[in-house]
Amino acid sequence: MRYRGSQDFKHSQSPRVGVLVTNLGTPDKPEKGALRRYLREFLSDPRVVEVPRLLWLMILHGVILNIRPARSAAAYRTVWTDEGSPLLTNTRAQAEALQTAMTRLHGESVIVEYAMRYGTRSIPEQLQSLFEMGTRKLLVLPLYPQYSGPTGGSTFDAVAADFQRRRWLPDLRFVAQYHDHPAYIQALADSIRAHWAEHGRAELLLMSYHGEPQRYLEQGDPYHCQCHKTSRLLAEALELTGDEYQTCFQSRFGREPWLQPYTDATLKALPGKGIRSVQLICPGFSADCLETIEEIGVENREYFMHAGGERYEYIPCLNSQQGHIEALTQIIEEQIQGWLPLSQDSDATAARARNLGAAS
Ligand SMILES: C=CC1=C(C)c2cc3[nH]c(cc4nc(cc5[nH]c(cc1n2)c(C)c5CCC(=O)O)C(CCC(=O)O)=C4C)c(C)c3C=C
Ligand SMILES: [Fe+2]
Ligand SMILES: [Fe+2]
Repeated sequence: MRYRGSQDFKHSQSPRVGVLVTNLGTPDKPEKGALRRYLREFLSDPRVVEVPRLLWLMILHGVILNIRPARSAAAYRTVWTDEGSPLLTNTRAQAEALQTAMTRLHGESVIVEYAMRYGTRSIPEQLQSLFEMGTRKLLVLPLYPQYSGPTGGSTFDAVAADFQRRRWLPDLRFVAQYHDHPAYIQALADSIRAHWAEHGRAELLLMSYHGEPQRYLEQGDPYHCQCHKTSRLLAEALELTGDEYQTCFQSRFGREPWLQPYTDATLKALPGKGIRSVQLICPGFSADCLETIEEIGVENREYFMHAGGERYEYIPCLNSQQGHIEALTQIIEEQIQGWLPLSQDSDATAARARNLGAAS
């Protein structure tokens, strides 16, 4: 084991609370080579694909990395903007808005950075930067409302792997999930109500979440249950009856069964059941990305319209909307409250505590 030495914390910096918000990661360019690098790192993570290692590496390198990069690159090109991949630009905007909120509340005491689990802007790189800016107390907030092994679990692994190389660890808090946090549910409900105020209501509100293999649920992953709880709480906040909303799962990858019902199959079947107008929201994605903009915004719209649907509206992710930033600020505040105000010099505090003890 090689531990890093004195560059862990800058002793000269005044101590701060560091907040690291993270998301999945995205390719650097919508091109085959960049997709290959990104998918190789992502799909090699044993938290993401739980298949015996040797077998999986053969499939990954023999088949998937030869076929998927070109196909995925073409899909990414349809959502790419002048600033880059939407997942990256949306996450950056969230981090900037959160920094503004933290500065308003705590001055210079709290710094916010953002990192990606895979690809550019890695977790170790941003942790290093937070430590160099004086972080002694660290809050990690993966921007996945529902916990799953492939997302929150994998993010924790990356933080832990970085810590294994450090001598001096900060105090650490990790938000594994906020799927039922009242402020998050309210932000989602407000966004839907705002959409209704402008466009009116459809017959059905479809809540679509990223899927994962059914097997993970059977082995104890709480993701499926947390998605359903988010849906139920959101429906309650909107006063929807059971037939006015439905939960479904998108973005299936590979051949084994994933969480069901599948979003695409659901949309193909709805017109046949007499439902011709739907609104979709993705309460498991904090930021719009390929999987929402292209898969929900374009691909699934076509399935629904071809099956006889008449009206299809995608309600965007909360991204850096004010209500979302307020909800995330509240989640952060609940975690860091006991850490503030920070003492400028913890040795001095300890000495003061000793003196107080001696005086009494
Ligand atoms: C291979 C298995 C996959 C699992 C398990 C998985 C879980 C999972 N993913 C998200 C969130 C996102 N996934 C995104 C893209 C994406 N996901 C997979 C595969 C699995 N995801 C692939 C192969 C891809 C790449 C895109 C493609 O080639 O089609 C994204 C978007 C990234 C972007 O750059 O826009 C997000 C976000 C969650 C929440 C989740 C857990 C249940
Ligand atoms: Fe995914
Ligand atoms: Fe997809």
